[in-house]
Amino acid sequence: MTAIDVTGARTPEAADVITGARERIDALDDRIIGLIQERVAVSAVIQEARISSGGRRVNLSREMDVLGHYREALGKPGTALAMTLLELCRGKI
Ligand SMILES: O=C(O)C(=O)C[C@]1(C(=O)O)C=C[C@@H](O)C=C1
Repeated sequence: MTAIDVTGARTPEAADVITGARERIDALDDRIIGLIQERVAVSAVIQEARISSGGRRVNLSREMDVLGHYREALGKPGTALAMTLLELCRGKI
């Protein structure tokens, strides 16, 4: 397959732009995934400290703050993203 086929572009120039931008997106996605993995690890530290002190895994008032933070920054889809992040960090509730 040519670069044009793979990108859906109609000209070689557009295919070059898309190929370069996709490389940047792949690098950004790698960094985002790394940050998510770091968030999961930090969240686990919090949850373990709370549980071993006799508390519960989940803290809903803090989750409301996290959801609000993402919604303010990213709008309604930010809420969905934060819910997915919270599920990755503490499992399904
Ligand atoms: O901040 C906390 O108390 C956490 O446990 C972290 C965290 C999170 O990943 O943001 C995870 C579970 C809680 O329900 C609330 C928030």
